[in-house]
Amino acid sequence: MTVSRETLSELSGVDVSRETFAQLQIFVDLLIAESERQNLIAKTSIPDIWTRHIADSLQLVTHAPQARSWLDIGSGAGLPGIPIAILTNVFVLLVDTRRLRTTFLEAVAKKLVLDQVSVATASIANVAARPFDAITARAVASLDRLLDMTQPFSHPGTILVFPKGKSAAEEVATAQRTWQGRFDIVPSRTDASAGIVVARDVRRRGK
Ligand SMILES: C[S@@+](CC[C@H](N)C(=O)[O-])C[C@H]1O[C@@H](n2cnc3c(N)ncnc32)[C@H](O)[C@@H]1O
Repeated sequence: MTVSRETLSELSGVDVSRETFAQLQIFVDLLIAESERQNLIAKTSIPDIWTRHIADSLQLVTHAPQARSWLDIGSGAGLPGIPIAILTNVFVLLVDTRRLRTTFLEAVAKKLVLDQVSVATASIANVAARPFDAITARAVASLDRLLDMTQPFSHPGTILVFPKGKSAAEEVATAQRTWQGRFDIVPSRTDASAGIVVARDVRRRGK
């Protein structure tokens, strides 16, 4: 179901301009069309695509509003990386191991003229290290594993923003056995029962 620009702004907590909304609409159309060809998002989530996928992605920007670069690990359908790129206009690197998915992401970036988006077909373990201001990953791995993956891409000010659903508190507790730093769990604006882990200054314990 389509939502208005005003509703999307309210749902996501960000100011969605007319131009951003138009770009997001094109992305939604491409995503729905591509979902006929490959398993990008759960078919059952399509009627709620604006809440479950678009607002869910946009809200992450409120946790790192100053970031000049984002890394999206396991971007899959471009979530949350493509909505973040459309909204912020800053450099976004989308990484996924699956060629079929990255081919779609490249086509989306081209169609929307997102010149500041790069796409890498690789496991994150094989991507050359470079620092990012913000790193995200949705539905990719446990928090503990994500923290390991993000180390080569972190600088002292990097903000990690991971939507974690209902398991957020448990995953933070497990990760804190190995990792130290500041871990906040912020309620998701699109799902009252879900938490977003926002982490800063993360280092392996003992380092
Ligand atoms: C469940 S999908 C989630 C996709 C998207 N983030 C979303 O929320 O719709 C997980 C994606 O992560 C990718 N992936 C898993 N491990 C990865 C790794 N080590 N490096 C890069 N991509 C990975 C998979 O290929 C898959 O596309």
